[in-house]
Amino acid sequence: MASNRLAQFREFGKKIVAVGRNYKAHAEELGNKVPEKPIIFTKPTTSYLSQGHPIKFPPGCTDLHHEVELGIVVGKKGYQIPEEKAKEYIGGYFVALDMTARDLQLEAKKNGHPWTLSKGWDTSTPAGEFIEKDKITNPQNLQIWLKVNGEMRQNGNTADMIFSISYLISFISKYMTLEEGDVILTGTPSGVGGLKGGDVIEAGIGDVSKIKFSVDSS
Ligand SMILES: CC(=O)CC(=O)C(=O)O
Ligand SMILES: [Mg+2]
Repeated sequence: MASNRLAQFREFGKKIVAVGRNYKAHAEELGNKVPEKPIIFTKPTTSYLSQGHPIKFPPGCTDLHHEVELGIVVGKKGYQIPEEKAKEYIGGYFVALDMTARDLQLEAKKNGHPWTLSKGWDTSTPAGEFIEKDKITNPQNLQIWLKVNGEMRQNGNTADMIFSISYLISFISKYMTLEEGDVILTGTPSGVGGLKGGDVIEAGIGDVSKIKFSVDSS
């Protein structure tokens, strides 16, 4: 993938595939069981937000949560990719927020309904710049952190993922073709929490890439 601009993966991106509860401490902090196989959901590409634009509360939400995640950008098309070949399909990385309307999600969970609206409204996937694959030697040993108004809220390491990036690529592609520009959000570490209008979120992967977004106060 030649360009390092966010626009590149938005343009090519066919889908955003996200993983839930991929860190034990996060599953436990919300009182959920640690999964035995990956929990997969999708988000629309209209949910992408680039820096300089505010995150909006979706209608009916009063409990908006931050979730910082390592995003994988798929570099080439593949179906039923063996785990040992999965790394060849990584095109690059980015810092992502899987913004979640926790109250809407809890209501959906209670009723056995999908999470789509609680995870997929416009502005629910703030994303940083594309990071070339070669800039990261070991994606399974990266600090992943998030601050709100300067206070550290999430501070994890991708070494603590329950399902590795290679396993996830192989697992997801058993069911659906992955295409160049698709992205995989690999789940959030513990420390998720509520936000209010005017809050400023900073997040990053070690010192490799950093993002900054504000929450709409109108
Ligand atoms: C409970 C969740 O919202 C799951 C999720 O998105 C995660 O990253 O974990
Ligand atoms: Mg998430």
